[in-house]
Amino acid sequence: MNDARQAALDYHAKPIPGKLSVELTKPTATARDLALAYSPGVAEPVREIARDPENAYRYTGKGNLVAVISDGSAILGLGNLGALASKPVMEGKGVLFKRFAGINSVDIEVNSESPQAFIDTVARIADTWGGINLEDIKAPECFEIEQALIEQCNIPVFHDDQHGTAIVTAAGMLNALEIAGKRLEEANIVCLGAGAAAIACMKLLVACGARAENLVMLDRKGVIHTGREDLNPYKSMFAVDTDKRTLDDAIDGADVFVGLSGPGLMTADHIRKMAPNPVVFACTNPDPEIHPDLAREVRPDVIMATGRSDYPNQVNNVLGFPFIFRGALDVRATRINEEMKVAAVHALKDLAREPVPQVVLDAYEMQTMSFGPEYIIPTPVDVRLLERITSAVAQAAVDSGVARRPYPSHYPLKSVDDVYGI
Ligand SMILES: O=C([O-])CC(=O)C(=O)O
Ligand SMILES: [Mg+2]
Repeated sequence: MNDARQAALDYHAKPIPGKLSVELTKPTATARDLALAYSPGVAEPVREIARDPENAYRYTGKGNLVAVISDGSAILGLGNLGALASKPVMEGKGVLFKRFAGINSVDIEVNSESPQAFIDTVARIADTWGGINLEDIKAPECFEIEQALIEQCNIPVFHDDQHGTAIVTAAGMLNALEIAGKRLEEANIVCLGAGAAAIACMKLLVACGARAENLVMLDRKGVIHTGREDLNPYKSMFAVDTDKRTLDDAIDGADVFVGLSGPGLMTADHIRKMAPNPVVFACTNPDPEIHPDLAREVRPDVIMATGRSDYPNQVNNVLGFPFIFRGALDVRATRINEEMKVAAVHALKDLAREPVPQVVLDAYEMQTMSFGPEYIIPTPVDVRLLERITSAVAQAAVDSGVARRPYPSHYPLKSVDDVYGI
């Protein structure tokens, strides 16, 4: 077994299996403590919540608790490996929620035989959480699942692989194109992949100014064009009238490649055919469409991003979901709407242009990092993400009328220790 693989397995196995644990927030030392925490004291908050469900925010952890829920049908770029196998990823999302945004989470892996069964399961347990993060659910089922749950639940329901990825991609893309001296409105874009993340990313890029007619999307069968009769409605939105059929055809002269598909699907020949200063976001996890070392070797002028932590320009939804939920929870938003997503895009994009703090340089063992081809987007360890994105999202929720609480008086958040405002 190679070293990286063994190291990853050891990390998960030792000294305690898994990556998350539960901690107590109150003393439980004495008989009196226990009488308050459990019988008979616990009956009091029970009665209060039965009287008014809003009291759950006051007397339980609901307001800072997100369920990370998957059916395991599209785990990273690995495919449908089942509910249980998705657990390391869902625990991992919990780690990121806590580490970067001070949010408690529990992972729930659902063995569901149909989208409806999944919807019913989640809808039945929704009330007890502050928000629901849907994760690694395959397309097209994920679209129907998310929509149904948004309608049925009064708390934010957010399919991270769609919107988290789209927000981070859009922020990184706007910066990358500016560095490349190009405009989104004029860029020829090739999107390899037509799953949840790909469709959401392209929708958001179009909303940010990309032209649908300049955009070619490919699924496993090739270019999505108007002559195809095997397209679901989500793919059909991106069908173009073209003679191009393969990635080789589509990539010729393209300014931008976004990969949300599978490992190694972009070759040296593909990237060689792209326009000058190409922007390549090879975002499939864990292994990108093209290795960054190969991409740079073939195209020294490339602006390259991947989803990985071990290369520059990590375009990964970790830059989005912890902070978006933080902002949404803190104003008790009923949903995460377009205004909140766009606010997150701008906060993230703008932060990349500011000087990088020393702690970030230290964490990445770098002498310098500054806005440019090797730094198009902030790194996940940058504590300013917590301040900027949460503030922007909370403000957008208030302004767009989905907040049930005013803009938090304890904002801006300077660290995860501040999240309770006490
Ligand atoms: O887990 C990650 O690194 C990003 C993600 O959501 C995915 O690839 O499905
Ligand atoms: Mg995912």
